[in-house]
Amino acid sequence: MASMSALPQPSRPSSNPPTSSLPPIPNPKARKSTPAPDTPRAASPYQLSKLRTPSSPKPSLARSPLSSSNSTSNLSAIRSASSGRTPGSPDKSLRRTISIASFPQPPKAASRSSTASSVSGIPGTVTPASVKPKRSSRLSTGTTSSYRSSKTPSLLNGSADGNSILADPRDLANPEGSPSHSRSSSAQGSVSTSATTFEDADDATGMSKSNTKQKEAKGNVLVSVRVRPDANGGDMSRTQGEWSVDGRQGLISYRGKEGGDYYYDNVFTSHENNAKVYDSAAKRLVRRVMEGYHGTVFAYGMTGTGKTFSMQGTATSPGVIPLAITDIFSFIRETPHREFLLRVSYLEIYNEKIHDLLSASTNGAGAGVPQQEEIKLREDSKRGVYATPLKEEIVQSPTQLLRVIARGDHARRTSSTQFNSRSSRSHAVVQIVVESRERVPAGSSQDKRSGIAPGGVRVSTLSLIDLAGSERAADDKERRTEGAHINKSLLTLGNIISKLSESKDKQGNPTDKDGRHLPYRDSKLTRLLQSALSGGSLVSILCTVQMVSSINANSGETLNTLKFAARAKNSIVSHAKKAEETYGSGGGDSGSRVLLERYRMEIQALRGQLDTQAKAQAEKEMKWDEQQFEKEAQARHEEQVLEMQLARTALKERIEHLNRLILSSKSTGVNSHGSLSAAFGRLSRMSATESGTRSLRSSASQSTLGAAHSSIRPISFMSVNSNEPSGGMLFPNGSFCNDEDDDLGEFGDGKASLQRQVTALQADLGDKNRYISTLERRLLQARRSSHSRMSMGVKSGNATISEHPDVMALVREKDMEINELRIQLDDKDRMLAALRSAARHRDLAAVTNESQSPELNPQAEAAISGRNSPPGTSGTTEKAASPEPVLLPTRLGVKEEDRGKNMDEVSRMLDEMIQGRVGSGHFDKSAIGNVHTASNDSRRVSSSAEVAGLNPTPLPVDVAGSPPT
Ligand SMILES: Nc1ncnc2c1ncn2[C@@H]1O[C@H](COP(=O)(O)OP(=O)(O)OP(=O)(O)O)[C@@H](O)[C@H]1O
Repeated sequence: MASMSALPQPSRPSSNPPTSSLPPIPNPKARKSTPAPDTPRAASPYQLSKLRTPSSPKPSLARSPLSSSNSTSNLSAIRSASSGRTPGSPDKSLRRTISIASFPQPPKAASRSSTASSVSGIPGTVTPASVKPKRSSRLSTGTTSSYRSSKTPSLLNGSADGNSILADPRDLANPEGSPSHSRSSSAQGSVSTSATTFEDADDATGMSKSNTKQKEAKGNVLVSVRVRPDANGGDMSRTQGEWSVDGRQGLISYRGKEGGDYYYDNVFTSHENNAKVYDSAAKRLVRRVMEGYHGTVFAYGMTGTGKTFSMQGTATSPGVIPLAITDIFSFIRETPHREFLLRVSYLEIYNEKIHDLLSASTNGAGAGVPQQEEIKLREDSKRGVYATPLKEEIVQSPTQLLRVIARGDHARRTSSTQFNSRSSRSHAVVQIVVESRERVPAGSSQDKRSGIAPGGVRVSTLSLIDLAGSERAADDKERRTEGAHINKSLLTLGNIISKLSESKDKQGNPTDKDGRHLPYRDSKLTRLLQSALSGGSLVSILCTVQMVSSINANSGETLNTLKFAARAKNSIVSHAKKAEETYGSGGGDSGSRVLLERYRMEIQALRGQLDTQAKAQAEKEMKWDEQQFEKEAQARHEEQVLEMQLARTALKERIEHLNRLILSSKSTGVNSHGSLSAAFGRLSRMSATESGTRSLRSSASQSTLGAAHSSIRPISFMSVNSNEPSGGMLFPNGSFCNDEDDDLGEFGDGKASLQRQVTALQADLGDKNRYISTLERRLLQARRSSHSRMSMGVKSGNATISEHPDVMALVREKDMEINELRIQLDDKDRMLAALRSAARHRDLAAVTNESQSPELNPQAEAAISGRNSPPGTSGTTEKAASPEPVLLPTRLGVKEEDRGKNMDEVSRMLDEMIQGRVGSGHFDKSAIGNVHTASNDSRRVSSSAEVAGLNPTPLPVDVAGSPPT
């Protein structure tokens, strides 16, 4: 059996369809070959058939559809074809130079032509007078003749029961059986085809109802016999020795030993070309497959009789496979309401082993060497028997599909045998899986994004099988081994077919006469064909024979083939049903087989993944934003807390400092001259007048200030009413004494006044400490609430941004409060410094007076002694008894003026401090008695700066502004 060398071999496998014509294939013979037998080639009928017969018309380029092609490869192919080609036996070199593009493509426009007109021109079947047709034949309309056997109804010839398989409405709509798109045949057999071509005599004429029951009984197997041209180019449609062929009646008669008449659905004479064979034997089946039925076409016959020629054809006369491919895609184009997915696999059974021809690697010599991995056969309730693992390629165009098949064919094993120089040594199975589903209608309300159609996916399979030829024992050992396997599998096939009609078990399954099930497992071939043979699919069997004279020993083989065909026709009862639509979600292999559905689910899954990723990304970005915001807030908080801590530390140090001051004041005592009272009187006055200007302070701050004011207020009130300093008395140490202070009881008492003020300051400091703690707590609360608000904001989307200003405002408010506190602290510091300074001046003055002339100043002495004496004792009594101011001794007159100045200066400084003139600076320690402001010092330093000019021994100030302990 010749290989599919007619199909061009792609230079390199490609899954993408070519956009232009392919270059000619240099040598398609690069296959695994076995040594040619010594038999002279001329002895082969194949070789003989290469001779051009006088009647064979020369290829006409002008009339050939190929001539309209711009493809240079086509032209070269035609040139090659025109050089000594025998139509009946195409030249191998011609096959090599034909590109895939030269295969017929579906017509783009409707072109009615006289389909298979060449067939009609074939001389009519000569029926020997002695042989009577056993049935009435019907001629189809037009020039396309096709005979059907009323005894062998079939869906494929349109004669099957309409209940089991519905006829295509288009067929019914076109009873002429000659649609607008039809195949045209040229003289040399090049054709164009279209899926709309129908040459169904039964559709055209309508089957007689009397045949319906027979159709039901016989099912859907279509059996055709093709007679190969004589090796000498003789006309085999006529009587040839003991043989006679009647193509019109589908009759082959043999008048030799075991002779008889054999009727078939189709009998193709040697003049009928591949297009005719395809149209009559396979076209309808292919359409049925596209509609959802499983279909199997296989060629059976002795080696060299034209199985491969019929299945694969040549470049100028494409066979069943390329024509089926063309029709498949035409059907897809003509069925826009459905979407299709095609995938193809190609295997061979060689020496009872299955090989994947599409997975075959190519060795350096270019010969295809199938992979050694053995393919196993498995069975599935829905899918039937199938080979696995098998490579399936998804194809999107006829050219791509042809390329894939050509690639597999390249890897198929062929050898030269006695009868065929390129005999196929294996059974080759091309499987095209067709998936289809309803397309989503435009404007449909369903999910356009996923494209989910309401219906499920329909899966059907078209199996195109080129069997290896049966042969007699060969001389070569390898050929003998191959032949043994081939013959065994074909024998098993024959046995099964012959047993199919014999008996059935209770379930109706065919059994042999002993009740055993049919031996499908006896060979890989029958196992693979099990579904088809047992009626699971539509079947079309093409048997090829060669009529020879009785002298030729092949008569027996031809007879065997005819008997096989006849048995098959009578035995195989198909009950093929349209494949159910699958939804893919169902488990199991059948579900996973539905690629369309699987892809849809994959697309959905991928979309889901994309959505998830997008969400995750968005969340990530939001988290990142949140983290950034939190970081910023954290940084701000840390800053604030740090400032708070610093402020608190400073305050604590102040408190400690004040405490020490109070202790020292207590230990040293306070004089009764009221100098500090006067100073505080001034301070209080200023505070009272200034209070209105401190509007910037917060209410909380005001409250604490209020406490300070209230503690100071009595003093200031008294001071205002005392009209000092006119009524006051200056002490030699620069302090002054107001008489009215003494008159006013304990308020007039310097010690008591000082103690009150210190107590008030302490209370104020305590308040401020508490207030700072409160502020800290509030800050912490604000921080927590801002965090929670932020997290809530993350959940609620844009709310975060809108709430953010509140937090910022709160933080700003707290900042302001802290600043206010600092200002207050500064004020207190200054006041304390002034107090301390005044106290020291007073003490100093007292000590000086005591050391110089205590006797000259009895009042002073009394004052000093009174300071240490309990209230109501002599000091107070004496002072109260002395209405006039105490006159200082003359020798002290010079210093009195200075002391007065000092006191004035103290008062002035206190006033300035209170008025805030030194609010932003600090006192220069070096300028004793003068106040300088340092513009660039920090507030903290200034707040802790000592009133150095008022302090004879100023305390050093550290960076943090805290005085040394
Ligand atoms: N109908 C036909 N018209 C013209 N040539 C034919 C026809 N049938 C077969 N041939 C030629 O006969 C030769 C053998 O044909 P083919 O290889 O198809 O036989 P086969 O049955 O496949 O043999 P095998 O089983 O050994 O592979 C080929 O050269 C082919 O071109």
